[in-house]
Amino acid sequence: MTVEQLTLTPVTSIDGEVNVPGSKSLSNRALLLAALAEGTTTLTNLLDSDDIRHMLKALTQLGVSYELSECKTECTVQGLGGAFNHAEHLELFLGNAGTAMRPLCAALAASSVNVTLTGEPRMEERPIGDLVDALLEAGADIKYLKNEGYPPLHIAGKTLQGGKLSVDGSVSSQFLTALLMSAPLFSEDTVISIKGELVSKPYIDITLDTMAKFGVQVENDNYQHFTIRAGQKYIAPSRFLVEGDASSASYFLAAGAIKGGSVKVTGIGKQSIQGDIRFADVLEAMGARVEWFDDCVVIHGAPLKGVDMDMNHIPDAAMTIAVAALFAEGETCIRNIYNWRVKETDRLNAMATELRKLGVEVEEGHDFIRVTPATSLKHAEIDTYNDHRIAMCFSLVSLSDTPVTINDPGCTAKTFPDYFTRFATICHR
Ligand SMILES: O=C(O)C1=C[C@@H](OP(=O)(O)O)[C@@H](O)[C@H](O)C1
Ligand SMILES: C=C(OP(=O)(O)O)C(=O)O
Repeated sequence: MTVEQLTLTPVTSIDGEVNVPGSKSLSNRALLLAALAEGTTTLTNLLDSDDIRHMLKALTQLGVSYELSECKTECTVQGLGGAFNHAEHLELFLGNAGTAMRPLCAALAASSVNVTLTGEPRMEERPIGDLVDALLEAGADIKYLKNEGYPPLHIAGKTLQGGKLSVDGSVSSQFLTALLMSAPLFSEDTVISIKGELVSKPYIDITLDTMAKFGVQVENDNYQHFTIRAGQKYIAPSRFLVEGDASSASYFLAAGAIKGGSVKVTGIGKQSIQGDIRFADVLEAMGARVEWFDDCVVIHGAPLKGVDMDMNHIPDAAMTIAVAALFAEGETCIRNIYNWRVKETDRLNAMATELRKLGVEVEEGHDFIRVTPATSLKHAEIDTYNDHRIAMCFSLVSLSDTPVTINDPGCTAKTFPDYFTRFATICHR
């Protein structure tokens, strides 16, 4: 049964411990590299969500064998030992999963396949042109089936040489991630140079770290030029533990900062490779107290004050700050977030629209959002635009004296299917 609306009544206190599910970014990267690797990889703490299901289904169609545990969080993948190889035409539906669409596009362009990549209607509005341009420069055969620069795409895969390539990094880091992960399939040394300012940079660290765990080294010259020497192959690491998702942790950390008590979030820790772990530093700058451990982060609530910060490095978790700002003294400005506009929805516009429904003053700039908290909030029905993060971050409104109604709460299935159940475990009413 689909629940159309969920009303969260006001929470009086927040306390407890939550474990976050596996990272989306790591799950889909590790699945793809395990498929291309020589040997068998067992992935543990894999995320079980729509984005990962799309990757798994595509790998099945491409002839990759794997065994998924009953709870779907452990997966043993038999690597192909190189590129995909599948003669018949395939249509791969990738939902709205950027971490499946972009990396698969590049890996398939360098494989022996004949595929069409499709997705949900929103995927047809999410740009991929900068990645396709870089692949065309490498000699790939890719055609747009509807609008130039956007999926759906047809790919007639073939051996690509590599050599000197360039990619625009100013719209999405996933284009560079996709090129980096497919470069070991190219026949020559590859040097990828970045045009424009590289956005969402910490996601490149996740990519390089995951590639290194699968035995491939990349020379990183100040995030401007990346060299991948030919002859390197992905080698299965036998076991790959997926860290808990740092973006998913942001909602619980923010709840603790706003209303704690204290909240302990397990599954992430001070060594985490995910850039969104730095979200906790923003909460600290707002006044919360954060304790870092190897296997968890503990946050203690305190009176919060607004901040004015560039949050390009934490684009997903920054949405949580836009709602946490309602509980701070003074205004909060989140800057350099233009690419919010090309994600699950136009997030800059959607966040401004939904925050205003609460009676809050919001300025929506071309690449920033400024939130001025109100003395009291209005009960509103929050539209979620099929965007999991809008549903999750607006749950924090229930930490005020006002209830909040979330439309289509099931959209959290993209990365966190049981979000509302886990959120309820730290809420006391
Ligand atoms: O590489 C990744 O795993 C991701 C990169 C980011 O996208 P952009 O690089 O498009 O900002 C982020 O928003 C997305 O949720 C996951
Ligand atoms: C932008 C996101 O997803 P995607 O991986 O589809 O880009 C997100 O999860 O916030």
